[in-house]
Amino acid sequence: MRDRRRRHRRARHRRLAPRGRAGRRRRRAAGAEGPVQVSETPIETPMPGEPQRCGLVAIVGKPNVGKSTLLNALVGQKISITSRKAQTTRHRITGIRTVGAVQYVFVDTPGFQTRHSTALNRSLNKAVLGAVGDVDVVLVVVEAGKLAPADEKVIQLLKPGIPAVLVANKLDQVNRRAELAPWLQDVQARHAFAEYVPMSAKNAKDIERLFAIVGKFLPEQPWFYEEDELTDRSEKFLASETVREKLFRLTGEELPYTSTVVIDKFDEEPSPKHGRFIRIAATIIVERDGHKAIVIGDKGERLKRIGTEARQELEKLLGAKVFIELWVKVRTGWADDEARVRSFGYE
Ligand SMILES: Nc1nc2c(ncn2[C@@H]2O[C@H](COP(=O)(O)OP(=O)(O)OP(=O)(O)O)[C@@H](O)[C@H]2O)c(=O)[nH]1
Repeated sequence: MRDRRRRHRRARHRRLAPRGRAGRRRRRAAGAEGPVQVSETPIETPMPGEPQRCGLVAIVGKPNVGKSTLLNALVGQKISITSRKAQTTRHRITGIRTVGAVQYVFVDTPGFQTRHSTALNRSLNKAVLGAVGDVDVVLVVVEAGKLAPADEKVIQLLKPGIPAVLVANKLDQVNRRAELAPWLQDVQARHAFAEYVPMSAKNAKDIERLFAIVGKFLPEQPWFYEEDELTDRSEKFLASETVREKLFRLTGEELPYTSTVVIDKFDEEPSPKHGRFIRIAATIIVERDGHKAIVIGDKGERLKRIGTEARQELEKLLGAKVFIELWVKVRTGWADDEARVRSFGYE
C-alpha cells in the first residue's frame, strides 16, 4: 500500500512533464495543458493484491448522440459541455475515473463532421481521427434504433486491432422496445463490434454496467494519474468551456455553432477572505453583428446572465471566488480561416 502511494506521489511530480510511453500517450490524447483536480468523488478501493489496470477509452459518434453526456456520467462530474445544439464539443477532453483497480482515461471527441469542409471542421475531424488510432478501446455512440449514414462514416474510421464497443444510447427514448432486437441483429450482421450495449447515458445502472464491460479491454499496467484526478485539462480551459456552454444554452437555436470563447485573462489573486480568488476576462467571438446583438440581449440582459451562470458554476467547480468579465467581438469568417482557428486554440 505504502509502495503504491509512493509511486503515486512520484506520478504527481511527473504530471507536468510526464516521461516514457505512458506520458507520451497521455500528452497525445489530452493536449498539452496543465493538470487540475476539480472535485472529490467517492472512489472504490481495489481488492488487495488486484493488479492495476489502466487504458485510454475514446468516445466517438456523430454530433448530438450524447457523447458528452456519457463522458460526464462516466467521470461523475461535468467535464465536457453538453447542450441540445449539435457540435458543441470542440476539443478532445480527457476525463479520468478510477474504479477499484481499474483507471479509465476517457477521450471525448467532437462530433465527426461530414457536411461542410471549413477549416474548423477539418480541425474537428483531425481530432476524431487522432483519438481512435491511439487508444485501448473505442466507444462508438449511436442513438438506439437508428444507424444513419453519418454513423456509418464514423464506424469506417475504426482501426482494425482496436476493440470497439457499440453504445446504443438514448434507450429511454425508444418507445417500442420490441423493435430494438431486430435492429441490433441487423447492426450485428453489418458490423463486428466487440460488444453491443443498448443503454441510456442518463441511467446510473447502465453506466455501472458499461464500466464493467469497458474495464475488460484495459491492459494491466500502472495507473497514469492519481486515483482522485478527474481531468488533466487546465482550469483556464474549463473556464472557457463553461462560458461556451452557458452561451449556447442561453441563446438556443439563435446562435450558429461557429461562435467561440477565448479566455484573455485567468489570474489567481491572493485573498485572505475567500482563500482562492480568480479573475477571468473572456471574449465571445461571433460571426456577425446580428449574432453579437443576440448574445448581448435586451439592455445587456443575456450577456449578464451568461456571466452570472458561468461564474456560479465555476465557483463550485474550482472551489474559488470568481469574477468574470465578458466581451463580445465580431470576427467574420473565422471558422474558415486556418490561422484564426489555430489562434483560438484549435489544433
Ligand atoms: N433522453 C436522453 N437524452 C440524452 C441521452 N444522452 C444524451 N441525451 C441528450 O442528447 C443531447 C445531446 O447530448 P450531448 O452529450 O451534448 O451530445 P454530443 O454527442 O456530445 O454532441 P456534440 O457535442 O454535438 O458532438 C442533450 O440534450 C442530452 O441531454 C439519453 O441517454 N437519453
